[in-house]
Amino acid sequence: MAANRPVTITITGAGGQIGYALLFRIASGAMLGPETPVRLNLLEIAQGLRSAEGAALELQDSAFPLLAHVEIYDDATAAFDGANHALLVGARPRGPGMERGDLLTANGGIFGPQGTAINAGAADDIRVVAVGNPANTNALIAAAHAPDVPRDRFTALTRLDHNRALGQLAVAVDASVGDIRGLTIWGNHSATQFPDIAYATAAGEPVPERLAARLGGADAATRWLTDEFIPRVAKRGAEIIEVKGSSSVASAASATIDHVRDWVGGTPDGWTSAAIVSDGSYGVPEGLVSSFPVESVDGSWRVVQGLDVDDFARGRIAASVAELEDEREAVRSLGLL
Ligand SMILES: NC(=O)c1ccc[n+]([C@@H]2O[C@H](COP(=O)([O-])OP(=O)(O)OC[C@H]3O[C@@H](n4cnc5c(N)ncnc54)[C@H](O)[C@@H]3O)[C@@H](O)[C@H]2O)c1
Ligand SMILES: O=C(O)C[C@H](O)C(=O)O
Repeated sequence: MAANRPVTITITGAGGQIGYALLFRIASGAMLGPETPVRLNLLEIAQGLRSAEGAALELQDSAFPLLAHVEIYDDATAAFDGANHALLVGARPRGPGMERGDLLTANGGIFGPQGTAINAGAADDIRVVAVGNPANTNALIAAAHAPDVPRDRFTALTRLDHNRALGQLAVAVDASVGDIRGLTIWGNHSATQFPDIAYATAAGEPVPERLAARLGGADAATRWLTDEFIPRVAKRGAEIIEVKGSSSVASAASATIDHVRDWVGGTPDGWTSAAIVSDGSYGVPEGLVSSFPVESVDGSWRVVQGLDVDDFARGRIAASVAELEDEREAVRSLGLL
């Protein structure tokens, strides 16, 4: 029996692919737990409304005990009114041969008005995650339009990259994903991101040592990291598009659930990765939305401090941060910031 008051979750692009994969898991309790009823506000534009309506019918037919209410909106101000969570998914996906940054012009304009609507009427404890691409810079745009909402409530999804890295590492070191700790995605949700295993452990054993043992030495492990692991994780989105013909859906929804669940519920198993508004940690310019190693403490993301970052890592982080700065300049020049 649910014990808590219903929590309101606004999902943009709810009639799209990721929206469809998200709604049923949220309603089942996978995101906020078995004690928390949810009210779902589905925001769409005209062409997605029928699809959102169909999803709402199916939600009703699923008889989820935790689902308190579903409402469909085509107006952002109404959709975010009273929202405790905003999952900003609605945006165009990229196609084959495109980089996510190519979507800035098409999608950037969506996130300013949504930031304004969040500022106008969302609940005091609003937590926002941008999923629509380019996710980091879209979160930056939304935050810039919500001056009354604390910066630390705006985030972008890099948990999918984190989960992808876990999946690749688990195979490489023959471990279960659940036994791997201390992995970090730094920077942008793009091909420049830096999946960093320097502090990773598998069942308590340092991953760099385990890789060296399995691959025949430290040099071979370094080659595997630079030539296979890092590009495979960073370009996994493109690999999915090439193989499947469209961008990731269920894994993106699952990562979004993981992100919000850990943000609210904590990270007892150690740090994860999320793109948050930089406070200047690790030399990332203040205000950029960049991925860091993060723990959730009392419902807030905190950057894990004190990690030694070697020259190789520093260079990789700097390259991704430079791309974020370029994206910020691009949206400034488009008048979106
Ligand atoms: N950050 C990540 O890890 C990650 C992973 C996968 C996909 N994505 C991105 O998520 C986005 C959505 O992907 P999808 O596969 O669900 O796409 P989709 O085309 O299936 O769905 C997008 C939906 O958004 C709706 N929409 C467009 N503009 C809107 C607006 N202003 N307000 C509300 N809804 C709006 C569309 O009508 C559509 O129904 C894409 O930008 C994609 O690149 C991000
Ligand atoms: O790669 C894409 O365009 C979609 C998404 O960002 C992904 O990482 O799968």
